[in-house]
Amino acid sequence: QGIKSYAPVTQERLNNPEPANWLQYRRTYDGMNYSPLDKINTTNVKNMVPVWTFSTGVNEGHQAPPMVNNGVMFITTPQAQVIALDAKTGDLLWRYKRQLPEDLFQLHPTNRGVGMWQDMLFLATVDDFLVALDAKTGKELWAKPVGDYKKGHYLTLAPQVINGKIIVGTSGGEFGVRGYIVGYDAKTGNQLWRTYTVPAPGEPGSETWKGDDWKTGGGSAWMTGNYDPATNTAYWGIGNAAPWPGDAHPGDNLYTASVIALDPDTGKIKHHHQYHPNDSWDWDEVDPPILMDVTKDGKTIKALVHPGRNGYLWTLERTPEGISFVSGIPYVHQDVFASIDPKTGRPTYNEKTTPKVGKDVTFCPSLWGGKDWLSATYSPKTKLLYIPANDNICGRVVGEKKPHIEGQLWLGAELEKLDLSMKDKKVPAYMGELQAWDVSGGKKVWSYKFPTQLFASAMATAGDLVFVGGTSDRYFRAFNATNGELLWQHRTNSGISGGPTAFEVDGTQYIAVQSGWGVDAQRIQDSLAKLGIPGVSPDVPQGGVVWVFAVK
Ligand SMILES: O=C(O)c1cc(C(=O)O)c2c(n1)C(=O)C(=O)c1cc(C(=O)O)[nH]c1-2
Ligand SMILES: [Ca+2]
Repeated sequence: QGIKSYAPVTQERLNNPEPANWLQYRRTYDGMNYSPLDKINTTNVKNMVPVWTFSTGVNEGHQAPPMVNNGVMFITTPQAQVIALDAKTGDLLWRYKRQLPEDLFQLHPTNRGVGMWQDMLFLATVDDFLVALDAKTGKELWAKPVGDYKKGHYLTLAPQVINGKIIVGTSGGEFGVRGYIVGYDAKTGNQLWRTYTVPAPGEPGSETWKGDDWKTGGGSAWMTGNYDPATNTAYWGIGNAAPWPGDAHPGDNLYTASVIALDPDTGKIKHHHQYHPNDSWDWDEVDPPILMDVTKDGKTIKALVHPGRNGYLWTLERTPEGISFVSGIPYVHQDVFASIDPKTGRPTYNEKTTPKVGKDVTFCPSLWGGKDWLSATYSPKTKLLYIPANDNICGRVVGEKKPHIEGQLWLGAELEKLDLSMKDKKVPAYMGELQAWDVSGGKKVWSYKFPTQLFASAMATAGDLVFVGGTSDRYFRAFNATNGELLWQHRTNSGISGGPTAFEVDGTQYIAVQSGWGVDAQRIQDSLAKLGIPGVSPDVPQGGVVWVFAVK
């Protein structure tokens, strides 16, 4: 066992990946989650069949995209496992499984993938270690503690790799951590820098916090950032403020619910844009914006495009000098923002839909947002952005004041009273919606609606297809990217919430995805089932399986 010939992952290959490969979480640094492969296309996708499957032996949410480097596939699973497979045959090459501490409580038992550099792989673990593996053998090279799981710090993201630096961000917004992003040296595992996402007194932005709130303010950073090599700038999304009700942490609370521009060499925050100040809804804006071109007043601008958890589709302009607001438009029903400042994009709020300590508040979209951490995808060919959205689902938060105890859940909300409800209190025409947007025109071009939730990353390909799972009926689907027609579907073992990938080996194109339902997809399912909506069952079978498809 082991891999005899392995193609080292260089910076050149990360900047310009071969079409056949999928070397990063969203394939390219711009975050488009797009594959230039087109052998599988709108004409022949109807003949797509499974060619192999692989059972991971683990339950819970399998959210990692199957990543492929010259015929070698790497997947990660919950419980800090990495599996290397022959991408063509499904043969097991090696398996790494970390021994997790017995007292580890996992609020989000998942992992979103590896980072690749030279002949090494990097895994960020739920017990809060960054682990380096030999890509050829799966042997552990080093393991470094990032924070302390006993204090509510944990890692679920795929590490970001830039010029031999491995960058990870902490989870823990629901434990009242003070969020941070950390850069490591790939070879030695030495920490190079650590940047807190909540400023300490005296640091820029500290004026947006009162008293000691900054110490427990949240701002976790639990999704891989994107990167602009032209300016050597990493763009990371920042999570919710803690605890949830905004009156428990007065002020704008930088840099929660923001995008920050980071220098990956030093960790210095160059710029930021806050989508919504004083977050009160658990609207982590951790999914980083897609770096793409947008037309504005007849001119092409370098944009940052982000379908927010707050239900608005944000377009920002990125320049070496900063980030500026271009537009913000709701893509799902949103009853929280009363107005948006046309110059700055700063929203004002409706009091009635803003959670507060001691208040029982219902707001739309729910705390899981118009879109949670799932990746949208942009096709430079159709020039459309595809958003896996949820509409018509609202949520309830009953705010409560509790002392912060390190390492303990600290929502600022009564756990038993967290609920979902339907807009207008009736069974809606749809909940999940795959939306296609002309971002420059600010128009929704087509959408495909599902009777219940949609909770999965989407991938567009040059075959003019959009692939997405995400429904509790366990289907994996392909849509015509131009008009939204459903062209193909296949039932899998469990529900899919991870991202699909496309790759090629020996001239054959494949589509891969992990099926394995769990984490918040299951929590939403349980809440929806309680509402007694016909056809909605909490019973979605679990168990992870890698599926690989090709055209017959
Ligand atoms: O604030 C945080 O640190 C944090 C971390 C995570 C995570 O690491 O998965 C999630 C969330 N928040 C969260 O709010 C959320 O809705 C969520 C869903 C999921 C999931 O895996 O489906 N993770 C997380
Ligand atoms: Ca959160």
